[in-house]
Amino acid sequence: MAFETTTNPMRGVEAKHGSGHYGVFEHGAHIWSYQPDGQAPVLWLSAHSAFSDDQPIRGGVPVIFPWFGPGEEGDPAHGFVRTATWHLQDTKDTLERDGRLLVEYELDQAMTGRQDGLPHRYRAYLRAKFTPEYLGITLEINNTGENVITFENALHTYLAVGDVREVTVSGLDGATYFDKVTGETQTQSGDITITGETDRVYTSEGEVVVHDPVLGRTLVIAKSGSANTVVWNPWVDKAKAMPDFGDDEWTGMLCIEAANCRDGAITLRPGEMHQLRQRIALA
Ligand SMILES: O=P(O)(O)OC[C@H]1O[C@@H](O)[C@H](O)[C@@H](O)[C@@H]1O
Repeated sequence: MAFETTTNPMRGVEAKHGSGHYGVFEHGAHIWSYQPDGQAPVLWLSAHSAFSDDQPIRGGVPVIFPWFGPGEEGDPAHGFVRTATWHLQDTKDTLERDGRLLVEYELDQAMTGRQDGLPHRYRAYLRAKFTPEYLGITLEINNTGENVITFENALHTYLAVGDVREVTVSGLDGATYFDKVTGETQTQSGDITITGETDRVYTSEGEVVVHDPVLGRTLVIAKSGSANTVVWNPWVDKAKAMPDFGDDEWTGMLCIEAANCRDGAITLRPGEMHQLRQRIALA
């Protein structure tokens, strides 16, 4: 079966492959569904997410650029591209043959207008490669202007987990991290377990493995072009404080984000390009 262009709840590209499902919205070039054939959904999507042009989607893979968090300019949090309407550049559909679908979106300053937080020309390109074995995501930023630009970015991936309190995350042992909850810099010792609000920016370029005993699966999160891995779960109080996040939904998700933020911000001279990639695979 070929992919479809859909409009409900937002315009985008959607496909079924066996019992699997793939989906991207043009709003934010937002990958919101990756479910390989025969598997449970790999990406988490809040049942309380707004599907509105002026709000980000809660779940899936928000594209964060050109700043991470509040940024120097304040609003909007995590940059302006996750609520921008991207342009569908291309698709390559080999679903019938091998269960694969490639979807490419682009965005540039002509589409978003001159923004205070990034008053220079840029082109952003997002490629989602859906396969039965993995989801591959590439975010490419080109400096198409005449000024040096410095930015932060991230693929803010929300993973679906059986119960976050039972999950262990390996691959970050020995890495230093900035703990956004306490404001302290720490060094990770051993695997990560989630026992409270967790909001950490690790300095790490390596692969992370999420062991999920409740769903009985292991997810391998590989990446390149990324100096930081962000691990985020809001836990009880923060979940309650977010209108687009169900009070009890925090147990079913964990963000493992491929990022370049804080000291890891990227600087591009005119004509230069940066590629951030993340691959989420079932082990
Ligand atoms: O609510 P938002 O803007 O989508 O952000 C969610 C979270 O995103 C994480 O990446 C940040 O580290 C957290 O501090 C933040 O709370």
